[in-house]
Amino acid sequence: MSKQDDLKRAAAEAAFDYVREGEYLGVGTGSTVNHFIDVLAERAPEIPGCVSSSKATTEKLRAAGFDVVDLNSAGALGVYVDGADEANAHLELIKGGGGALTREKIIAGAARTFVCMVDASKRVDLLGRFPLPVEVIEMARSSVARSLVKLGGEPELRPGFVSDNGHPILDVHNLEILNPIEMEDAINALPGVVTVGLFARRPADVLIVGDAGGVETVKRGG
Ligand SMILES: O=C[C@H](O)[C@H](O)[C@H](O)COP(=O)(O)O
Repeated sequence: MSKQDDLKRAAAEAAFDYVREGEYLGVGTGSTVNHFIDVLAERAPEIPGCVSSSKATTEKLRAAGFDVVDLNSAGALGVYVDGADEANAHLELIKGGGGALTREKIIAGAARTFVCMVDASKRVDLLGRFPLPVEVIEMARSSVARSLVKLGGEPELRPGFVSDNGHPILDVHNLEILNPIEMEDAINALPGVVTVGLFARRPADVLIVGDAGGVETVKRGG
């Protein structure tokens, strides 16, 4: 395992403390989540099942022996555990590097507690160094891209990629995100945008950071 993988694994182990037995668990997508699923498989909590944010996660959860149910049948969701591409001090996030942003935002919005795991390299003062993913309806790809240029970004179509929902993604480079809530609202308002990977209206509640010196847990407003 690489050093970064060790930090992700450490964050994933700490995130396990938030799993509540007897409750459905929301599970995100990505390499950090894959470590978290390994931890789940090892510790085998008594949960009725999981709500998954992607086909890849569903496959891995099922292979580990967990039931995966639709969000509609899970009822009110307690905890959602996921990774992120960037996190600021307000626990606002950029997500979607793996293309799962839409289902991730839906599940995060439905959950009581959103636990986000990152390694220390992902903590930033200002969001936006990581290209901001925007999932769009195919026919709106060019018009949305022109609007994103007007907002100051440089959108680039993610080559050869289609989301689990069947849509392309624009990765927006060099966007100055001084006010994440305003930026999220502005991009969401563009016709044809399915989801923007800014999680400012629904930030994390808990950020678990794997660092060389150990694991730090930051709580929103705490
Ligand atoms: O679409 C993917 C998700 O938003 C991931 O949570 C994000 O890209 C972080 O992934 P990783 O844990 O692989 O760095």
